[in-house]
Amino acid sequence: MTILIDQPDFGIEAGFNKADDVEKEGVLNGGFMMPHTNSFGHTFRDYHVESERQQGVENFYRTNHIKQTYDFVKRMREEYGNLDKVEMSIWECCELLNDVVDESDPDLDEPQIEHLLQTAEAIRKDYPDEDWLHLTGLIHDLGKVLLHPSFGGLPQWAVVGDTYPVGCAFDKSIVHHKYFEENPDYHNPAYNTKYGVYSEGCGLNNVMMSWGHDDYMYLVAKENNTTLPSAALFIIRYHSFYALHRSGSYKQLMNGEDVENLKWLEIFNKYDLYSKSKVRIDVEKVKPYYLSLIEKYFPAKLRW
Ligand SMILES: O[C@H]1[C@H](O)[C@@H](O)[C@H](O)[C@@H](O)[C@H]1O
Ligand SMILES: [Fe+2]
Ligand SMILES: [Fe+2]
Repeated sequence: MTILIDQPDFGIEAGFNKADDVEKEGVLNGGFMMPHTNSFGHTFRDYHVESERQQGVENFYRTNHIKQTYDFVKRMREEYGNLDKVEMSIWECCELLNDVVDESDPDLDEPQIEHLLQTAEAIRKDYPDEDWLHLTGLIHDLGKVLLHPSFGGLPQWAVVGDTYPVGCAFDKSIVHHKYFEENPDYHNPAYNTKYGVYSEGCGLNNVMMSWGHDDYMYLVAKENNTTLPSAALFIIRYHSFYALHRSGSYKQLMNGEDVENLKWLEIFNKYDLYSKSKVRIDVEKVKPYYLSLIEKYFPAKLRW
């Protein structure tokens, strides 16, 4: 499915610096205020700032980069692809997520449901007619439920953080790249070249991504026959793939459909990242709207 869109010109990366458009709180983009700093007073996604929280984030990436191997991802896809762990609705999963903490995120320490609603509501304000994109905002991080004890309580390094392909060379643009040197695949000639086990233009659908909440939630949505458009599934599946959507690495693996879908992911990412704040959403107030979207695009109960 091809969706034609007008690409809004997003300030920060587009080198936007017109003095009268830059408010002291941030960069105004359409109706959406992109703040300069996160709620800890640092710039967003600064992985090198000195802080206690950052030390934890770096430790997280060290373990993640050492343990995410091609074989590991294959095993996880087999184990979780069966969707035989739990039966529950989308909203029940949103509520379960409140029990989990994401240790990889330098910008957020609010309960996860706040992040889901902040993302969805920020999109809703700027794209009132794209209800599928509001729902995508709400569900994009639900795969973090893999951390929950009822799913076997997977460790953080196997659930959260940025994602990247395995089976080919780890790109330098990946956060804390140096820790890949201790990953066995780094030294394996089958997996450490530009294309590795893939070929030019093979399509991201044929690429194995490091295992985590993106790929898992993509599987859950697809296997439970969601009627969301393919752009929504693409956003869910690759929203943590910053090496692609922020740095432009790995483009050689994309096909034509990926190129189209990437436009929506680039839009989505601004809301996912810059809506992280201390401003709480009134859950009870917006709940009926999101329940109606869930009913439109998903069955009442899903297999997880
Ligand atoms: O720490 C964050 C967090 O885990 C997000 O959910 C993920 O999508 C981002 O890529 C990652 O940087
Ligand atoms: Fe995420
Ligand atoms: Fe998110």
